[in-house]
Amino acid sequence: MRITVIGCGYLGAVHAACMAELGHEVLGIDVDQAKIEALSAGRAPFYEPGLPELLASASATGRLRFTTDISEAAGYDAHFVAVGTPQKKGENAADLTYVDAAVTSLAPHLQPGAVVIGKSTVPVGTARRLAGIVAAAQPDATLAWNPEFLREGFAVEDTLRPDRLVYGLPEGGAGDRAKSVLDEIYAVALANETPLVVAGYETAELVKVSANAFLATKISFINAIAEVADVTGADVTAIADAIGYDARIGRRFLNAGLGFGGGCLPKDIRAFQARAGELGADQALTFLREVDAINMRRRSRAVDLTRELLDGSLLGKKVAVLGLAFKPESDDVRDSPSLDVASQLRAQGARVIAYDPQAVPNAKRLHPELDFADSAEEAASAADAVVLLTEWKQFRNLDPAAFGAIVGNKNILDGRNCLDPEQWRAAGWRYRALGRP
Ligand SMILES: NC(=O)c1ccc[n+]([C@@H]2O[C@H](COP(=O)([O-])OP(=O)(O)OC[C@H]3O[C@@H](n4cnc5c(N)ncnc54)[C@H](O)[C@@H]3O)[C@@H](O)[C@H]2O)c1
Ligand SMILES: O=c1ccn([C@@H]2O[C@H](COP(=O)(O)OP(=O)(O)O[C@H]3O[C@H](CO)[C@@H](O)[C@H](O)[C@H]3O)[C@@H](O)[C@H]2O)c(=O)[nH]1
Repeated sequence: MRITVIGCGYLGAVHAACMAELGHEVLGIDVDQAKIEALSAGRAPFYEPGLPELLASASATGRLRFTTDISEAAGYDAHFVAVGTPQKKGENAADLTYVDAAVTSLAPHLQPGAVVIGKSTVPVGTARRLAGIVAAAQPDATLAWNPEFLREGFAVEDTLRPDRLVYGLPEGGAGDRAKSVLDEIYAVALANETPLVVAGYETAELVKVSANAFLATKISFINAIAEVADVTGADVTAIADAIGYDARIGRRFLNAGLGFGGGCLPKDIRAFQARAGELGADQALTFLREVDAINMRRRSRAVDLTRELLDGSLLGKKVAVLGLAFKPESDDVRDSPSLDVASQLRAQGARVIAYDPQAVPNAKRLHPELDFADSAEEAASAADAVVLLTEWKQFRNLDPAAFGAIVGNKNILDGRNCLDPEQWRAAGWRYRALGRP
């Protein structure tokens, strides 16, 4: 199949490389010249495990090419739309400018029989509206909605071996034709018995935002329990383990700590609420406001705990921040709880020295006022407190005795409940965590 992928960011670049890996002929298109130059040279424009290897193997086969020129999309059979849908400035709603621009610029180049496949996360109702733009430009083209569930850090694995596929299709023969194109694209996953849900546009759009709303709710649920654990001396990690043994609940996404961030969960739960409101279902999702509020309270709690560790004042204290990315195995700092806490600590008078294995360049662009180190040891040198905010493996594996010899004072905040409190206390550290004594 000849495929274009429009938008080569965290989602699109991985999707394009994986489609080429599956044997398709792929053209990646983006308006960002620097990104296209990097990808054309076989360089991943961001950190994602496995992506550099896929780009190298795709360039060897010649099946993957990149361009900034949308007119090169002419003659391709299927076009994935993977551009950003960020939160609008000062509002909860999603900004659809990029999706609209991508589909509008693609429309004149559609050949008869082409299928436009939406991957971006959009408010329900968007697909039906975009289908109108596609039909007006090329009556024999079809629009399908095929939401994506990849996780950053596992994006290649999730794309090559998805846990389910969802097709949102129009009614009638056009839907049948789009389904056979999608089936051909995903032939390998389907042969491996990946569950497939075929539905209408609105259902497919809602599957995506419902999944993210559920995940966000699960995290905020355990973080709410952590707040109660904090005032009772209970241990939220033991609570999560115990309730997680119940197969109806499950242990995954019950890691209490600094809460969720990134380019997806925060903006998606806000956009979902905004869209429900526009549709007259205002009451349905008011609980998501609480999910968001619980999540944001984790950040101020982390700042307060750091101040407590420093005997009530952050002023002039040297604080080593370990972790800036919104999660490990990613360089993404969009709505990163860790970067937010680092910046709040500085705003409240601490001398912050931050380190992250991958995210320093992105963090520096957003917060040039912070000081950055080249290693955890450099950040922690003579520090009054260490705050661990993103649970990279190298931080989880720190040796409390060796690390204790570097710092000024052995104070540590475990913002992700990822260290062994007993081991750190035994090495002489004052250990604090969110939701754990
Ligand atoms: N990042 C993820 O893990 C993930 C997973 C599933 C779904 N999504 C959804 O996928 C979409 C993209 O997310 P992302 O994280 O990849 O965003 P991103 O910002 O990393 O990438 C978006 C890309 O689209 C490009 N772009 C913007 N307008 C364009 C246009 N008119 N033509 C061509 N390219 C254009 C941008 O230059 C950028 O490179 C969002 O809707 C997001 O919610 C993301
Ligand atoms: O138990 C947990 C699990 C996650 N997190 C945090 O939640 C955020 C999101 O994590 P994760 O969902 O793993 O990362 P994303 O790459 O943002 O992936 C989510 O968002 C994507 C974009 O929509 C979807 O495709 C994925 O299915 C969905 O998991 C991160 O800040 C994590 O630190 C927790 O605090 N506790």
